[in-house]
Amino acid sequence: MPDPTPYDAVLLVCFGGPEKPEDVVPFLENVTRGRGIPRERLEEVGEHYFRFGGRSPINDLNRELRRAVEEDLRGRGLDLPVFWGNRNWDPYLTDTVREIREAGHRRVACFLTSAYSSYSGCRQYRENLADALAGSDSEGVLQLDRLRHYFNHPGFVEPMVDATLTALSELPERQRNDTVVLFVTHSIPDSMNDASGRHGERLGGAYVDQHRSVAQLVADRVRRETGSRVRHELVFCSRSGPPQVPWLEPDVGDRIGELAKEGVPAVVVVPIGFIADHMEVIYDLDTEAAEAAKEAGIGFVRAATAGIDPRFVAVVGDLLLERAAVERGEAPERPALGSLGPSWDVCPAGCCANPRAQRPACCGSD
Ligand SMILES: CC1=C(CCC(=O)O)c2cc3nc(cc4[nH]c(cc5[nH]c(cc1n2)c(C)c5CCC(=O)O)c(CCC(=O)O)c4C)C(CCC(=O)O)=C3C
Ligand SMILES: [Fe+2]
Repeated sequence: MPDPTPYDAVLLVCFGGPEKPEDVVPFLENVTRGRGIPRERLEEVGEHYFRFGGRSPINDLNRELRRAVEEDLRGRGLDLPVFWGNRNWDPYLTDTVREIREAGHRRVACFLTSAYSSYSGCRQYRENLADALAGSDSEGVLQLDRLRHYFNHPGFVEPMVDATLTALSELPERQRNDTVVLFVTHSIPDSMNDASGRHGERLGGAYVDQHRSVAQLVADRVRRETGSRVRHELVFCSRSGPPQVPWLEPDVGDRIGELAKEGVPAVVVVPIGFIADHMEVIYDLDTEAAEAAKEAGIGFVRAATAGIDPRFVAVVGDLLLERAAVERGEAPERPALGSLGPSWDVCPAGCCANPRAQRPACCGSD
């Protein structure tokens, strides 16, 4: 029987989303408080949610993930409860952390539903955890440990390899060799990338480096398994913020237009930046980018996200057991594909620094 000691609970740490039309504006206010996002952008993003009845898919996806992780743990003889809390919508992390403390748990393994290093996907969640401890009177009683980044964990990469192969197989055979695989992630400000994570001895740039590594891994495997010579690129979606601030480019829709002009017959769009079919995926890719492809007269297939693929679900339990062993002073195997190696358990000082203000954060050495 695997040993989860010292952990007695798991917490899924998520972004959250609206569930009905009345939620949309207050949700957007939560997300963008103090962020300097232009009014027009907010109205535009509000429309994306209203188009889907005011309901984001994200909370239902996280409910499914929670159920699947619990089942996976049970299957291994681990009877730890799996809790779920959000940054921006009900159930809020502060309420969940209070519930965890009141249930008598003391040491919690936290799984962030963001696979990469950035302020949005890492340190901001660590700040949310510090706020939740303080806001629920749990400081000094409960210890929250963040499980390491899993962008290069085989359980995250393998489902993306299969999804890319499946997407390619949906295109007419004569187009496959000349198809371009566009790996897509959320755009962030250049300054946020410059401050993200750690790469070797150097702080910063990890967001793009990690995505490039995943894109290369998946593309190499796809070329090997199909014997085709498909090209691949990393592109971005969901740019926000004022136009004068530089964000990561190129935009997926712009790139699709350019590739069509070059005579590329089709693109496969692989959302490596998202673990499930979030609003960015169903709106920015399935709606907007698909439309761009149609207008440009180029084939378009969007590959599936990891979702509740059993290999991805198992990553939570695998990382929990790995970290538990580390905390007991053992040296477990730490699976990681590609050249970046397994990510750190505890974020180094300055990792994913907040460009605006320094705030208390859990799970780091600062
Ligand atoms: C890196 C990254 C991830 C991936 C990592 C992670 O998962 O955390 C992510 C995820 C998500 N982003 C989401 C939604 C939004 N993000 C926004 C705004 C922003 N995102 C940013 C970055 C990221 N975002 C940034 C730098 C901003 C600018 C404001 C700021 O500096 O914070 C806005 C405001 C409007 C707009 O400007 O678009 C919304 C509504 C949803 C929910 C989707 C659903 O409902 O299914 C999810 C999972
Ligand atoms: Fe970090």
